[in-house]
Amino acid sequence: MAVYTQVDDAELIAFLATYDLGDLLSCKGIAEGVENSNYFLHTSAGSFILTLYEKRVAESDLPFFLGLMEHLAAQGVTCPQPVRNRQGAALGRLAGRPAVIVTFLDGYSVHHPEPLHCAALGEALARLHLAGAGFPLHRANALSVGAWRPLFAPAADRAGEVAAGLREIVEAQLDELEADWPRDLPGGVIHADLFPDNVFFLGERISGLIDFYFACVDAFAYDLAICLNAWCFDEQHNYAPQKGVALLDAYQRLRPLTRAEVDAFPLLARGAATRFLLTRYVDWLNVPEGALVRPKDPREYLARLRFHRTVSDLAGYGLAL
Ligand SMILES: Nc1ncnc2c1ncn2[C@@H]1O[C@H](COP(=O)(O)OP(=O)(O)O)[C@@H](O)[C@H]1O
Ligand SMILES: N[C@@H](CCOP(=O)(O)O)C(=O)O
Repeated sequence: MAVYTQVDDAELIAFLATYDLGDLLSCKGIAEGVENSNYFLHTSAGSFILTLYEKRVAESDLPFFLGLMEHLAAQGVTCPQPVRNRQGAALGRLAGRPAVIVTFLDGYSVHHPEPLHCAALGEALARLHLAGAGFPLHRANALSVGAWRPLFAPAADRAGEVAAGLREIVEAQLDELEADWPRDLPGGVIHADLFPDNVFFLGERISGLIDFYFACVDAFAYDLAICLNAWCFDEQHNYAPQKGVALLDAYQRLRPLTRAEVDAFPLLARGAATRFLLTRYVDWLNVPEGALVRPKDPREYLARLRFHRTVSDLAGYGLAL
């Protein structure tokens, strides 16, 4: 459960009194997520999500995230909408943290995605990339290649506690990624964390996307590589080509990859695996005392990284070249 910051009842009632959301009926910590503190908020006006932003979210980035959710919704992408208080502000403070109330989305996340879910995701991701055009704010990717070594270096000595060979593979990978990372691929607004828990389905259709708190401006194909890592491996962390092909084909029906993106894809996939391996590794070693959180296993991404190191082109992911 991700609740790092506990909210005191009296403080919550006072916070809620600044909104037109009626009376508090219940507020429960949410048993999912790892980044922020989230609560299901039920008031006499309906259901909402209360988020208190934690360590990885810079307060100065919140206008980008909140504005992006409004921009995307205006372009037809279903995502949570920030609720404004009586002063017209979406961003407030609660329990000493920046806090926002957003609308509740119906739907459920799929824990074991099948190819049909990957295809739906590919289409939704391409729509998201196209819908981001015209969003006026900019946020660089704070967790791109330049951030990975500084993340790993202070914790490198403990890598052996998590997996044999982890330190060696990460260090070799960082050398390659830093030398070869492409800088001029087509880009725009990307989600950057579109894992299955951030995509809601109703039946076979996507009902909405959540958790835009890593969104930034970066290469579109990198976002696709993140999704391939998160959606297209089986329970044993083996690559599942039917899922990968379903994702990549559905994406390309709306936004075909350029030659440069195709060529860079295996490297981007290694980069995406490295990025999640590293944040999981650091979080695994540093669970805050008293926090209700289930840290995610970094070894799942070590297995993915090992697979990507065997791939040199899209044929390695099952696509006909
Ligand atoms: N707008 C929303 N509507 C419905 N459920 C939500 C919404 N936002 C978050 N949730 C629930 O809260 C969980 C954690 O949210 P998430 O944004 O992924 O947290 P974190 O940023 O901590 O990873 C989600 O898995 C989902 O169950
Ligand atoms: N998706 C990341 C962790 C970020 O958590 P989320 O709940 O915001 O998706 C991972 O799996 O490592």
